[in-house]
Amino acid sequence: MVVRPTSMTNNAILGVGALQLSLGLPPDWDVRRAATLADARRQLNSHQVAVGLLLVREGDDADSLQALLAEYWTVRWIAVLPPAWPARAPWRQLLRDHCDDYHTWPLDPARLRHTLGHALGMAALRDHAPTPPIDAATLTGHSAAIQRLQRQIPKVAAASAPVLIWGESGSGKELAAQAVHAHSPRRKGPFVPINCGAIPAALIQSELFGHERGAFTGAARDRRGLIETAQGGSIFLDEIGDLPMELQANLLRFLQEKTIYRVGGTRSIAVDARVIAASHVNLAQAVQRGAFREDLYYRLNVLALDVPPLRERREDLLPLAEHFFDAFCHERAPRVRGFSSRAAQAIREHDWPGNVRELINRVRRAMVMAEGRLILPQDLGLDAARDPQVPLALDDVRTRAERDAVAASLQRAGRNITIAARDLGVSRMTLYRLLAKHGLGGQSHGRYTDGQSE
Ligand SMILES: Nc1ncnc2c1ncn2[C@@H]1O[C@H](COP(=O)(O)OP(=O)(O)OP(=O)(O)O)[C@@H](O)[C@H]1O
Repeated sequence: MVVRPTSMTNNAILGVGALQLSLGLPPDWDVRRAATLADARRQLNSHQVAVGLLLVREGDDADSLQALLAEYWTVRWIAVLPPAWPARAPWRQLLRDHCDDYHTWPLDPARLRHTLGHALGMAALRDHAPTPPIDAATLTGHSAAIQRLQRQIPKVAAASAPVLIWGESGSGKELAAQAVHAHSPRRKGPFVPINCGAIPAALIQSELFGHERGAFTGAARDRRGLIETAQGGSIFLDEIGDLPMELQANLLRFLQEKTIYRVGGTRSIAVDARVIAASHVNLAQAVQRGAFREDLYYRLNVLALDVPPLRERREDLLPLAEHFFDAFCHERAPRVRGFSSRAAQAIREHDWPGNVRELINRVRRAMVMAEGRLILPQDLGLDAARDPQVPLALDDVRTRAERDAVAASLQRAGRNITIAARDLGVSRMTLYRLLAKHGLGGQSHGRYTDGQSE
C-alpha cells in the first residue's frame, strides 16, 4: 500500500503485506500495495518512498523483513504485527532498530492514520536527500575556499609542471592531489602516493629510486622504485619537508632531467611521472633554516594549491558530516538515522584541529556507538563544555564571534588581506594581529595576498 498526499511530490508511503485494508485514508493520499518482498523492492527502487507500512502476519519471516528495512533505511517504517510479537527477540529488534512506530492487530484505523500522517510530516522535514555515489577524488564542500580549489584543480591538472599543495594535517591534501591526477591527461596512469615522513631514512632512497641486484646486503634482485612505478601517471610526495637532504638532490635531478638512477645502478632510466608534492610545514621557512634545498623548493613551487583548515571553512562542516554519514552508512548501528540538531551545533562549534580526518573519525565512531536514532554531541565526543545548560562566558562568546568574523571575511575576500581588512573596518596591521591571535594563518606560506587582487 502506498499513501501519498498529492501535495508531496516524490514522497510515497509503501505498504508491504498481502492484505486488503480499508483504512479510510484521505482521498488525496496515493495508496499502493506490495504483496511480496520482491514487489516491495521493485517499488522502492522505482519510487522515492518516504514511509513504509509493514503489515506482518503469521508465517512472516523476521530476518528477510529486517534485511528489507536495513536496505531501505531512509524510509520511515511503521509495522503492524500480532499482539504478542513485539516481545519476541527478532521482532523486538526489528522494531527497535528499523521502525519509527508500531501497532498490533486488530488495527485501529484512526490511530494508524494518525501515525502515518505523523511519519509523512516528519519525512517531509528530512533536509538531505541521499547523496549520489561517492567519487574518490571529489572534494565535498560549499565554502568559497573549496569552490576556489575546485576551480583551480582542472587548470592545474591540465598543465604538466610540478604542483605543491599546502595544508594542515588531515585537511585534504592527498584528496586534492588525487583530484589533480584524476582531471589530468595522465588519469589513466597510476597515482602513486608516498609519505616521505613515514619511510625509514635508511630505506627511503631504494624505496623511491629502486635498486640493482647486489647494491647492498639483501638486494637479491633488481627492484623498481616507487617513482618508476608512477610511469605515465603521477607521484604524490606527501610531507616532502621530511625528505633527507641527499635525496632532495636526487629528486631535483629527476625533476630537471626526468631520469633516475637506481641505487647501485649506473644506467639512467627515463621516467615520465608528474610530481605532486605536499607539506604541512612552511617550506619557505625550512629553506631559510637550511633544512630544505632552495633550488628544489622553487622547482616544486610552480603551481601552488592551498587547502585551508576546516575551522576556516565552517560552512563545509555539516555537508562533510552528512557526506561521511552516507559514505559509511553500511557501518552504522541500524537504528541510527542522522544527526540531532545539538550534534550539528556541536560540529559547527568545534575547532577541528585534526581537520577532515578528525571529522571522519568522530562521525564513524558516533554512527557505531550512538544509542538513539539521532547522533548526539556525546556520541561525537563533543559534549564537554557544550552543554546548553552551561552558558559560555561573554568573553568566550566574543572571542568566538571575532574569530568567525575574521575567517568568514577572509574567505569572502579570497584571502586578500587588504580587502578583508576594509570589509571588517580595521587596519591591515590589526587584521594581521587578529590572524595571529586566532591562529588563522600563522605558519602558512603564501596563504594570504596583500594586494588588491588575488
Ligand atoms: N573536501 C573533502 N571532501 C571529502 N573528503 C575529504 C575532503 N577533504 C578531506 N577528505 C577526506 O579526509 C581524509 C583526510 O584527507 P587527506 O588524506 O587528503 O588529508 P592530508 O591533508 O593529505 O592529510 P596528511 O597530511 O595527514 O596526510 C581522507 O579520507 C579524505 O578523503
